[in-house]
Amino acid sequence: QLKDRLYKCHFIKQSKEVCGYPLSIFFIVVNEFCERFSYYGMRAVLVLYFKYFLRWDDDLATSIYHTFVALCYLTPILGAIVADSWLGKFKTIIYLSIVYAIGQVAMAVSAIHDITDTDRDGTPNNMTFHVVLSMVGLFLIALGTGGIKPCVAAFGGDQFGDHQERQRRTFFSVFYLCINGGSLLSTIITPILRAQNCGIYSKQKCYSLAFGVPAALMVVALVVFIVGSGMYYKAKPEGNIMGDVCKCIGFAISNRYKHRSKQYPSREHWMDWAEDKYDKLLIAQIKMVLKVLFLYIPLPMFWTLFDQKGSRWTLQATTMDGNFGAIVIQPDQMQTVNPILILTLVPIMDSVIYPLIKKCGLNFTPLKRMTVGMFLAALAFVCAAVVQIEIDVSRKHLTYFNLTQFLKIFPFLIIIRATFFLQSGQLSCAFSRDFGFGSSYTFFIPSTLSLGSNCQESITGAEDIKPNSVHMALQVPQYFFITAGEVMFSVTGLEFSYSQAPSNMKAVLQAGWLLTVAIGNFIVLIVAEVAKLPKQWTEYVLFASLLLCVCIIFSIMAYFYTYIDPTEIEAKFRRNVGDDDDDKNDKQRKLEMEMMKRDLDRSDDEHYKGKQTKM
Ligand SMILES: CC(C)C[C@H](NC(=O)CN)C(=O)O
Repeated sequence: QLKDRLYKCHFIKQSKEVCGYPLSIFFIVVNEFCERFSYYGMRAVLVLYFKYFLRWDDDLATSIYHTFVALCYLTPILGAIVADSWLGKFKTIIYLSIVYAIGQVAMAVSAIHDITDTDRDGTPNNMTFHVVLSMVGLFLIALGTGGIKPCVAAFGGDQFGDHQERQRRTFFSVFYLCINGGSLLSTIITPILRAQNCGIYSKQKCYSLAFGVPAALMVVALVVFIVGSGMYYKAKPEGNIMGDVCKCIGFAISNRYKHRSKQYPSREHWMDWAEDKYDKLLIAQIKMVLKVLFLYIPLPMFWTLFDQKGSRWTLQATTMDGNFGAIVIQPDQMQTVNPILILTLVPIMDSVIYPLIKKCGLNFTPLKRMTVGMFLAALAFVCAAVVQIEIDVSRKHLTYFNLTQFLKIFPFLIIIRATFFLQSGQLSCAFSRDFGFGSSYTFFIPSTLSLGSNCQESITGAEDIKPNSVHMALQVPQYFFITAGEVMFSVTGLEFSYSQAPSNMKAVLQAGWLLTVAIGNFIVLIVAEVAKLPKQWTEYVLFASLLLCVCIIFSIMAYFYTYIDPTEIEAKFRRNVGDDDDDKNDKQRKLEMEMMKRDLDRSDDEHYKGKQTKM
């Protein structure tokens, strides 16, 4: 460890810097931007791909969507284990990025309807092919995106020396902004691509392009990361820390069980039963981690609500009017409101709101912020329920109108003007109609119609589905509350997990934090399946109430939590161990340090000489 630290100091001293930041982190930040573009771009159109391309119903689409998201946040544990105990972060990122890119390509191919459209009617004839290929694609993406998730941020952090703490903090903020910058751009672009018509034999909505561009961005992310290769500090794998933790906990439990009889004196903490075999420092570190993990128990409920932006809320938007005057917003584009608000709210919170609260003399601790974040998310779902009620009322009466009569009643809903051509041999006639957003019509063409004459008046239409009359702008309050909740909950939670974790278990706690996202997505599936509520708004109210209950439980748990300084605790343990065999170890350590410094100086000279000969 000492040798590694010396090597790192030496490496960082030698590496190129721009404005006090190692040049290598620019490649990492750009890589994250492209990777998040790829992930969120694909995710933005996913639920609509299930519904309109694979022809699944809303419930199945929602279930598979959340299973996928859950899988994306389960795999970080796998990535952390592989990186820490076997390949190291650099190689893990490279290999899993390749898997990820293959998955994105599979998704793009699965969305080409022409592949199986043998009768060329615009719909695939072998749906099984498309379903299987897209499921394989999603599995590879989940493995890739989740696997690299705990590695990329930590790998970025590794590039800074101990003296660059301020720069490291700025790096993490920029990193979070890059996540949301990538997500913002892709959530605008991929729905536009999806709305295009494309195809070889027949034109259909272009899901293949909407998945193809994220696939290309993932390849760009990989290339950018590889280009920076020579500049990175690559820490060696530290051994399977997760394995050590599990073994130590297992031993403590079995040892406690073996000594369950009253004749053995009890110990202060059940983990102390591991002292017979394991290092006191490791036990202290595990205790710190367990304390935080216990606090994590109620957290998945936040993600249960948060991640429904991409499923239920997008489906809700499909029943709303997206006409914003100058532009028409696609339902899946409404998700961009989240990253837009993140990019504005994070700086506002950090530089105005939090300092103001501090000035008022209030101690707005991380756990208090997280509690408020949960409350805001519950409020967002109350807003979603109110909007849903509005939509339900507006869509209650499915009536059949004469088109002209309908247009007289709802002239303000007209947004799309389409022209149809009827042709028979050389004769043709055209008629135009205006349509409301989300509406559906049947036209009656009289058998007596003579082509060549004006058919505008002769053709009548019946409205099958009324145009969406509730405006998508009404979703903005729910997006505002959920994003404000995210800033308070997620940004604070990330920081909290890092600050309360022992030095060698930062990655473990990051994986634990991401696990709460995975569990949250599984809860959506369970609640939606078990509750099976007939009205969507009641489901929103149910989720809001559940989060409110969890929020109360969390605030009680948080009240009893005492903040710790892991570095101080670790130093205390190291000092205690040091006191026992001080002299012998001190001499040994000094000797080792001297030898290593000499080694490094020598290798440095050789490296320098090598450069001179090459020149
Ligand atoms: C904390 C999320 C699970 C992770 C983060 N998402 C956002 O910032 C969305 N606004 C991400 O890494 O994607």
